Amino acid sequence: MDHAADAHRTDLMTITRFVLNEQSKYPESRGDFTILMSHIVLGCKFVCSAVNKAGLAKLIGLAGETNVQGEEQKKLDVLSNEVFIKALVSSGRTCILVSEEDEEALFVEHSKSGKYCVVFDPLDGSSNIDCGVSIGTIFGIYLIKDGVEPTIGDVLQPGKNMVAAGYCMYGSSCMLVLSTGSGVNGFTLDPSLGEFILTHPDIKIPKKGKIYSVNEGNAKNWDEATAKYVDRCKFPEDGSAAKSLRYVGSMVADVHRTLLYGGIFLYPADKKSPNGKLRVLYEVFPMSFLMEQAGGQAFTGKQRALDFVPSKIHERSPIFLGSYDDVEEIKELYASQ
Ligand SMILES: O=P(O)(O)OC[C@H]1O[C@](O)(COP(=O)(O)O)[C@@H](O)[C@@H]1O
Ligand SMILES: [Mg+2]
Ligand SMILES: [Mg+2]
Repeated sequence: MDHAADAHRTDLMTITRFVLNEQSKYPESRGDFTILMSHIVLGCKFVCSAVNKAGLAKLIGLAGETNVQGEEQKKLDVLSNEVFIKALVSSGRTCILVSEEDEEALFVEHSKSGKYCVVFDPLDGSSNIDCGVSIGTIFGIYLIKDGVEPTIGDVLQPGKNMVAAGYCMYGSSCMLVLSTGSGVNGFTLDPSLGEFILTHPDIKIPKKGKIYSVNEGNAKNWDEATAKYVDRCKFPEDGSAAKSLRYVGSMVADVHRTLLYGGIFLYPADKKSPNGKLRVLYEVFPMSFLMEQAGGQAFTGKQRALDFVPSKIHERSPIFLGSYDDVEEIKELYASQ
């Protein structure tokens, strides 16, 4: 790092400064959310560092491989889960944690308990780990009522009740995208500083996009509305240009591209999976929250995604999210079905 050339950068908007600025808008705030976020950020940096070394796992003894001493190492998704659980519990600001990796919700012991519930997918897109393709962490945050013992009902709430949501993408750069309910902001990790810097302020998704993103391998099992919509993407009835297909197979990467470039991401129901594949609490809700905050829409095939009320922590739902006009079109198809 050229310290002289970089000296002027000390006034950059780091994520810590950003969250502190947000906090200053609420004079009654005691900084609990800021502390919670700093622990989430630490977890993201830790997982980013492990992901960056994943290809070297065999040589240096990292996640999912047997190291040179012949010891079994933890898989990256198991490791990421432990990283976030430790970071969240040690923040002293959480009371319930729901992770994709754990069957049951974790109730934080009283001495370390706080008022936030965090639902998270510690490593999303895990099938892409071994080929070095973008993966991520997704999180959503609920707040319990003051002075009331937390119960599982505090997380079985519609996504619109989240106080914040975000994801961190471990891609060609490491990006953390966050909404606290007043817009969406993107921060890129500067590896030499070890800080997330605000690089994408106030992200707005284009009103209409040129890309659709779906696993077309499931097409034979789709319902009529999804099949018709995807057909229209390829052969638009109004004579406009066909949309391009992009599908990474990591929700974080597919949603990130959709957010920045516009278009639509679909994981519909099909005959084999009547509720789709993606999990409501820690995949569908956080991404739907971000989409709406960026000016887009998110729809389950039946209703606004953020109005859905989950009845169990690992519940699944079909999801269609992205640019306002593109989602509007599929809503119309479902309404006429
Ligand atoms: O392989 P498919 O069926 O297209 O599913 C892809 C979807 O599955 C997921 O990988 C599920 O996430 P996990 O890796 O956290 O289980 C999403 O990231 C992605 O959108
Ligand atoms: Mg996932
Ligand atoms: Mg996962």
